Amino acid sequence: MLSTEDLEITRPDDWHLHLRDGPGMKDVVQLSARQFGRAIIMPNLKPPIVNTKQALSYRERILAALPERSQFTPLMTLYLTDGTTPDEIAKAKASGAVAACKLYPAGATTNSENGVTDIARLAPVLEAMQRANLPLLVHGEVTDPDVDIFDREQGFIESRLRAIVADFPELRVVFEHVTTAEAVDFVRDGPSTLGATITPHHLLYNRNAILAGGIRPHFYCLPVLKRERHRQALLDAATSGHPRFFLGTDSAPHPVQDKESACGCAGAFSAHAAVELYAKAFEAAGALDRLEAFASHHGADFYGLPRNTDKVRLRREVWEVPADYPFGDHRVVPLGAEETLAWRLVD
Ligand SMILES: NC(=O)N[C@@H](CC(=O)O)C(=O)O
Ligand SMILES: [Zn+2]
Ligand SMILES: [Zn+2]
Repeated sequence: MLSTEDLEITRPDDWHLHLRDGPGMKDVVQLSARQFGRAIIMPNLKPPIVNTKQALSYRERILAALPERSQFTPLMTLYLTDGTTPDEIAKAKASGAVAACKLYPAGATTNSENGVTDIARLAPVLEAMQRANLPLLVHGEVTDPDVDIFDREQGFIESRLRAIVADFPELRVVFEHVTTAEAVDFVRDGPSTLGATITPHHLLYNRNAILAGGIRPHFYCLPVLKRERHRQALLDAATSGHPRFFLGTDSAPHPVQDKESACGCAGAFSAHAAVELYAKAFEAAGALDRLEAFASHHGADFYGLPRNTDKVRLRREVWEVPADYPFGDHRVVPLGAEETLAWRLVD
């Protein structure tokens, strides 16, 4: 029964997701598969997914880890390195299973050590991607140790991204997990080939969540949470109805002991309640009626894929997010652990 308090939307997709590999994958993929029709699967494994052969075998492992009868479709990506060739791009395209390639500036984030050291030298690869109509997904932060951690995204726009977008006018580019007002403006003012994903944590929290009243490592991710004015700009963009902003959770599970450490790693896990978390952000902005377009239409349209045809239902029901979830031999602490949510996905 559809109660008046229910919210039914076209099944959403997650355009930025980390599933990892090995025993933990089964635990996290089922949480995403409950909610999403498709997801762009990030390639930053150890070692990274750098060619089509690896992408196809990773895809098989994901499919094997899915619950029976799941319709969830993983859309695979390649991790660009200094050694990626135009030939590998052509192979990826021909496979039909690779939906995009990911640019990690070397050293910018978790498992990015094998990333690109000199973007200028990537030109032949970007040309091949443009020819093949394969989107470029970008972790947009500079890695220069002299640049303040809070300014690294803004620095990347001016020193790198503006030129990439200008030099490859037919290459679709997704500025992943945007975190600043400057990134929002850049995308909004940019061409139709430029899109952006926005995470639930950057919509719900500012940097106080990490640092005020004690250090909270589960809110530490990259790009790091910014000031409140940036959160407001992201919320405005997500709820504006602008078609080039879309859902990408960046759900990035790490074992609890790797986060609660003297050198804790970056990544926030949100697959346990992604749609509910976005609903919370949209409701707080008085824009629940805009959730469906952001979560279920804009990403598919940008990628040139059909929108999902089935629906998911959210019920107004207060529930408490568990303190942790199983993650292979470990536990993972979810975003908003032990806080309450007002919306719950109905199975
Ligand atoms: N976002 C993060 O803080 N971490 C991601 C990598 C990434 O998306 O940058 C991860 O793989 O853990
Ligand atoms: Zn990233
Ligand atoms: Zn990510």
